[in-house]
Amino acid sequence: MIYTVTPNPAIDITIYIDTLERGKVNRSRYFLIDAGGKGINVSKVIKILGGKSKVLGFLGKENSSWFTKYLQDMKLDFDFVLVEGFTRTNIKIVEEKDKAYTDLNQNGFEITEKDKNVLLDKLKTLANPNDIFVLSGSLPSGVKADFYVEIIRLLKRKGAVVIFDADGAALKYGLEGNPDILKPNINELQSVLTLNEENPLAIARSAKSLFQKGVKKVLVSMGDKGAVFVTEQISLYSKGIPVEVKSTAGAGDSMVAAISYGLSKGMNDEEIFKLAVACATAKVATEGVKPPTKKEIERFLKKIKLERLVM
Ligand SMILES: Nc1ncnc2c1ncn2[C@@H]1O[C@H](COP(=O)(O)OP(=O)(O)OP(=O)(O)O)[C@@H](O)[C@H]1O
Ligand SMILES: O=P(O)(O)OC[C@@]1(O)O[C@H](CO)[C@@H](O)[C@@H]1O
Repeated sequence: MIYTVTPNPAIDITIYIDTLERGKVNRSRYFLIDAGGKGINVSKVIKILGGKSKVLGFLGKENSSWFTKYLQDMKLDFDFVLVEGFTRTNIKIVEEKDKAYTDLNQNGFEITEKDKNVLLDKLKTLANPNDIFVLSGSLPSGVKADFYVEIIRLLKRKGAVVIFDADGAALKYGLEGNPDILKPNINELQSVLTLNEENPLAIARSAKSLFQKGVKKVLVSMGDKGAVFVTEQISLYSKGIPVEVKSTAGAGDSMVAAISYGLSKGMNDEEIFKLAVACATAKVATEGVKPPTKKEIERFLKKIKLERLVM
């Protein structure tokens, strides 16, 4: 079973505008609204791929009904810990003329010690050997930066496979829990490692140094420059696929969806990586924080050529 854990979900409002002018009244051309947060986006794409997952995490009581209806309409299975307050609203600004993509993300609700323990108990009850757990996104207020370490250790004791995608202090601390698979973007990788060059071979070498921490696979995404995937067996690079960008939000999450779905289906590293790049490219070509269609993913899958990196 695949579980996605989103401690800090978000209502994502994507605003389409020609050019944003600071300090002025700006009027959008149109906007889209989606239930988001990294793990939730992962579950959306797993569903499109034909897989099954369960959405876990915290959710604010005050605006939970809109959020859960969105997930029900998508036929996603969920089991949130409801907490006091509102789930945050994150603003994604797409400047169509300037091709600039800006995120304004809020902190989110405040978690109590009790909320935290309810989630930990739930994870303890659900986790079984070989289950796949995706831990993704920022941490809300009220939990310490090492919360992910606690979760990763608990899940690994249960024999589950942990895929981890976070940034800042949550990423630095989380690494201490020895997650199995990481999906940093290039900036996140640079925040935990010394990496002066940005060519695929240097990135692969640097990512491989994380194997000393017990990590077994690392997928480093580099926006339109593509991605590098290193595992104990192989190092691969894919160029970015030219695409008309509608929204970059959730591109990395689509890669995590492909990794977890691919693992659950016993795909090999090359198949997983190709699917990851196809899902991410198809997401970028999709508006708002909506999952791409299966047809789009299959269309891009045909265009991907992997390069083996000789270490
Ligand atoms: N402008 C783009 N053109 C083509 N492909 C893109 C573009 N932006 C992203 N991608 C694809 O999406 C993948 C993930 O993008 P990125 O590196 O921005 O992830 P991220 O920072 O984790 O994203 P997010 O946190 O918004 O989910 C890239 O490796 C690439 O395959
Ligand atoms: O603030 P975080 O938790 O780091 O990121 C949250 C977020 O930007 O991630 C998703 C895109 O990856 C969006 O659905 C959501 O708004």
